[in-house]
Amino acid sequence: MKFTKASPLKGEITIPGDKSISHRSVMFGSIAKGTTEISHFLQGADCLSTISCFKKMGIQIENNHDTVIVHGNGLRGLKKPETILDCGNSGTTTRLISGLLAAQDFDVTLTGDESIRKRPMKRIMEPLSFMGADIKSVKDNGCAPLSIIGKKLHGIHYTSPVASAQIKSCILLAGLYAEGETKVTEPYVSRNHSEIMLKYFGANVKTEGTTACIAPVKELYGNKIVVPGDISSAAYFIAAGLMIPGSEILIKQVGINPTRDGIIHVCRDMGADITLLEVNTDSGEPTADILVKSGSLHGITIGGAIIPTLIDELPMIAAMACFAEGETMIKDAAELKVKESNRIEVMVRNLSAMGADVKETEDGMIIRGGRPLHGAVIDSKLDHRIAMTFAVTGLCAEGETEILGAECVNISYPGFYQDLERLMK
Ligand SMILES: O=C(O)C1=C[C@@H](OP(=O)(O)O)[C@@H](O)[C@H](O)C1
Ligand SMILES: C=C(OP(=O)(O)O)C(=O)O
Repeated sequence: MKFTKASPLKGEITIPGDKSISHRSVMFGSIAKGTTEISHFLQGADCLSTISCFKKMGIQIENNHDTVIVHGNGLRGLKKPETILDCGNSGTTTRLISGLLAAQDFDVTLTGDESIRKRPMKRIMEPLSFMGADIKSVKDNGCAPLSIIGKKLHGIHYTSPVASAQIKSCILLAGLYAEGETKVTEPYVSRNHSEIMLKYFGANVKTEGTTACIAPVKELYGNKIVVPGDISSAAYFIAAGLMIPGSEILIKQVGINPTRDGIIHVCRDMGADITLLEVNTDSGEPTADILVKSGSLHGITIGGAIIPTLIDELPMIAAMACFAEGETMIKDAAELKVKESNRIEVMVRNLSAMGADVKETEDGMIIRGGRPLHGAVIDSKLDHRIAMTFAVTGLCAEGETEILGAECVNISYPGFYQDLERLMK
């Protein structure tokens, strides 16, 4: 797919549902009693992988596109799947489901695509083993395929070396079935969608600072869920609105949970004109319409506690920094190396190919903004965040940018290119 310099982007856009919340609504709905009706469900390939795994474990799920209805079977209602569970490209599916499976009364093997089979799983295997789980990497390389034999688990207090909602959620889900209390402490607070939704379904979950705590209950109870727009997907339109001169975009009903809203803080610190309208805090997951107007930006340092709140947006933020005056430093972001691709290496290589002044560091990158970018051939490495980042960057560069593997945006944002094109008219 090819991109050239765009005229101002104008108009309104509604972003597809949040990926993290969509996954959890199917998972928790499946182990709850009763029906969970999910509206604005993300029909991305990752969330469809989650649906397919739970269908294989005997859960009846009706997918009517915008609405998904999960007929939960209760905490002990999952059945042994007849085949291997395929988590596709989804780290969230693989890691969260492992926590659940560790405590069932059957054994199972799960795997995923080439990218998933390279992503680190020791980070969940270790704490689950401390709880009494039997979980092994089939090839003994710390990656999927994973073989899990369900066991009786006991609670632990785990101190995680990384702030990761996937690690935290995996342990909390195992803790839902374990004897006693299970606690996870992280260096910084990661996204808290599991805690919010589990509590909403009747789980005994508490949080204090960077510690989340769960104690077993008899059952969870399904409930209605309205999934907010995904701020990680909105990020591409926030950036396009800021980077393309003369643009003004209203992004409707985006989730602005404080554990996810780092991009708004960073853009404002860079001098961006961003207004939150129609802020709604009625449910546990607050939403707002985000109004973005183009303008000049300046470089900043991004690191520490804000990193987990914008981890998936960092590729787009790095590209945006090329259009800001002065230096932007991204640090404490080594987690970027273990996503769908090594996002530090892939960003530095591709931004450099477009003429940017960018240097890789051990835990991030340093970008000196202000150099005009030119088009280039971009290998997305089949990483959806990389493809979307360079589609937007291509709209701000001289000449033509070609994205290889552009169709991978289907993982988290089917219809992304059509939505972008609509705002260009
Ligand atoms: O829990 C989740 O839904 C997610 C957590 C994050 O991963 P980590 O927990 O590995 O940081 C994020 O990058 C991913 O896109 C979704
Ligand atoms: C890292 C991501 O997802 P996951 O870990 O679920 O594959 C992402 O969507 O950017």
